[in-house]
Amino acid sequence: MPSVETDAPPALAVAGLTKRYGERVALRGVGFDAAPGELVALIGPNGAGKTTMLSILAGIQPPDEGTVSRSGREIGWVPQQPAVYSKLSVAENLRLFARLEKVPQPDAVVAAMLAQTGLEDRAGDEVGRLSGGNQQRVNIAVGLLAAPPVLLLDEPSSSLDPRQRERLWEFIARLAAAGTTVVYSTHNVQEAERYADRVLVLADGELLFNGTPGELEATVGGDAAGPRDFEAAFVRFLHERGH
Ligand SMILES: Nc1ncnc2c1ncn2[C@@H]1O[C@H](COP(=O)(O)OP(=O)(O)OP(=O)(O)O)[C@@H](O)[C@H]1O
Repeated sequence: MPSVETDAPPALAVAGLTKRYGERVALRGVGFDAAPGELVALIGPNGAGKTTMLSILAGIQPPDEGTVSRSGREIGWVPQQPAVYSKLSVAENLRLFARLEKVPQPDAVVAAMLAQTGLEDRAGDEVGRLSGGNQQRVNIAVGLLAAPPVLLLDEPSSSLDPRQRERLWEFIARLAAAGTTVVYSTHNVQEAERYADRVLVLADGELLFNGTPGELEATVGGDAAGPRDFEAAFVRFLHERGH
């Protein structure tokens, strides 16, 4: 993993986020900072509050309490359910979203995005006919149109096969290495171990851990059977904290 400049001002500063849906508390005072170029994985059981948190960071819904501050103007958002039009081509989708987002010089930006996501030779293809991996690239390209300093992705790899997953993470790691802060949720904790500078563990709306994957493993230690793998450490961590 590339090292991250931790004394730079945060690209994203989140404090005291609380969200309720009626009686249900989905987030309980969650706070963390993310540095420029940092890759942050959000992991936790079903219903932990991951999507709720990402959608608040994206500005899709407001929190009941707490603040989200960011250094840049825009924030890129790649939701779990793609918002692209399956009957339009890749380039048509990108041009449409570029106009909607009032991106200056949309044609140049669309061309750059096609190159960056490796979709140049699929530009004229209907999105609905692309593979899951390529459709996910189109989603990400839409999220990146405004060149946001922070990109949020909700379970970006969940529908991809192992090879497409690998390509997706290589692409995201390159973005982060070039300075984009990336915050993503995943149920694949090995992926978080491999592709995160830092992991946030959410359970039942509470932030239980904020640190490196190695630090998470160290909090539960090994046992008589030898060192644990990261997934076992994660499960043990949740269990020790009553989840
Ligand atoms: N629109 C909503 N109305 C009512 N309750 C909601 C709403 N959205 C989420 N919740 C509840 O808030 C809690 C957090 O949900 P959220 O989808 O954020 O969790 P998650 O960690 O993303 O889950 P998963 O891993 O299953 O996707 C859950 O108890 C969920 O049922």
